[in-house]
Amino acid sequence: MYFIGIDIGTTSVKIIATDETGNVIKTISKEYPIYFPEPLWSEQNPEDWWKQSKQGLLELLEGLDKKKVKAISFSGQMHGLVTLDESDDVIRPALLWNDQRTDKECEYLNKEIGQKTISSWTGNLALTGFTAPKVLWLRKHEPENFSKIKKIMLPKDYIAYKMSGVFATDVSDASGTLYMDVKNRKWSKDMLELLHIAENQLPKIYESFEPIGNIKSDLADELGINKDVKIVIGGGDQAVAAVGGGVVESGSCSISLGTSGVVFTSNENFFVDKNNSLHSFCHANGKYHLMGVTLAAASSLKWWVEEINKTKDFDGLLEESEDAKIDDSLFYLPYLMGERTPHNDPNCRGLFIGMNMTHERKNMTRAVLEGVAFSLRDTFEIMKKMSIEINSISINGGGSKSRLWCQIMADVLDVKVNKLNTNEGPAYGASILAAVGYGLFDSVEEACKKFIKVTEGIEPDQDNVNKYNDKYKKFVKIYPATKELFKEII
Ligand SMILES: Nc1ncnc2c1ncn2[C@@H]1O[C@H](COP(=O)(O)OP(=O)(O)O)[C@@H](O)[C@H]1O
Ligand SMILES: O=C(CO)[C@@H](O)[C@H](O)COP(=O)(O)O
Repeated sequence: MYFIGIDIGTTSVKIIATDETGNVIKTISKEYPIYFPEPLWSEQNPEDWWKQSKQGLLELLEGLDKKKVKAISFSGQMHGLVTLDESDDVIRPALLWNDQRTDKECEYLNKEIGQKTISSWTGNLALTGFTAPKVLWLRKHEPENFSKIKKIMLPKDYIAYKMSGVFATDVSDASGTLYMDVKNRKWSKDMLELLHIAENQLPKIYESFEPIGNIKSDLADELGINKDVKIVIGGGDQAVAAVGGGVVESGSCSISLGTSGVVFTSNENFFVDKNNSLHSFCHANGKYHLMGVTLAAASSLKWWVEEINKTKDFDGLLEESEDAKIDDSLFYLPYLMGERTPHNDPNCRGLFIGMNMTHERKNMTRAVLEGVAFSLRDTFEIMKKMSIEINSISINGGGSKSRLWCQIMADVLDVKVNKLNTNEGPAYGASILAAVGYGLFDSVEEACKKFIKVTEGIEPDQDNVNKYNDKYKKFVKIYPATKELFKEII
């Protein structure tokens, strides 16, 4: 039996086939472009996701016994606004999770409607990345496009729709729209009214492990797979990556080093802290979770390697930086796209600070890795204050291919970091959800026990932990010292 997981990431679609024991049979990755039409805007074409997903599926299935495919499920970058017209055509490029154009809309929601009200309706506050402020932006700035909308969906839901013809979403991804009542796992009527959208413009909400139907018959023929292959809805990439990392028991924790960086912890029950400092969302296992997000994690490294150093040689630059010592005078702040947790500030920007004549490229590369780790520590500290006890974490995402970065994470957070049998947490998690939806397991927890294997546990180095504790104390002073300046210079 084969189970396929498709992850609609920000840089690429990753597709995995696993067998019924969790062994990865084959993986395929296919990139697509991202557009920044204005400095704070971030868009992609949903058609590109679909074109590359379909091509990726064809390549994945080449040489495999296609008749063994039983179910397909999804993971996707969250919050993106995908709009379809009455002919099911995409109206405009999707506004992505790291698009920061909705500052004013968030101010309206948090200040005029009020944080208390928004939080009581949805469990969260308005953040620029979330979907509801994007809907408001579209209504105000592109009324013609807004009036054409027949369906509003999230990135992975578009692919599930293309493959099944069923207009569906799941609780974990829908949590990030800010028009869902997270606690009660249903759309928020108050938010829909405020946004001027009707429930029939939105998909039906399923649990992430539920099948929504079978693959479309003509697509099954094109791919050469059986027509009774089940389409299981899947979830938002962070919840699904957590499933792929076995983070399904209460209090367990994972870190994602994808385009964004995330610290994620699983909860039995719905919980919001009094400041709404973390995202409070539904998990893909039927429960809940909390997470904090730094917007430019592995994308900081990508920017440093590809845009600044004009190379694709990630491994070369990372290897060189292994030589660089921990230097408590050189810092990088990863706010290339503004920042979510803990600052919720679309106006801050990336910084290198503290350079002197002795610094070389290797020191700057190391500073980038450390800066992202410190930014994730910001969320970790919030979790500690909430008395969430974290003894080990599993790590996923493209950045976790770097052993050095994993060690820096262990040292900065002073916690054991577990590497798993795959770096492709979200796609792997999606294949687990496919197996659960197919009926191979009774629960996501049972599937995780069977599928997930820890391949390496990276212990923190106490000497480095002490150095990083001191360095972090300086790191947290830099944002407040530069915050006001950014309002003037950008
Ligand atoms: N060899 C490598 N070592 C560390 N990081 C890498 C390496 N190759 C690519 N990356 C990082 O992986 C990131 C992509 O990770 P991925 O989890 O696929 O992101 P997404 O799901 O957001 O598309 C890139 O931004 C890049 O910085
Ligand atoms: O906005 C969030 C989560 O709230 C991001 O995590 C996106 O879901 C994109 O994820 P990656 O492409 O970095 O995996």
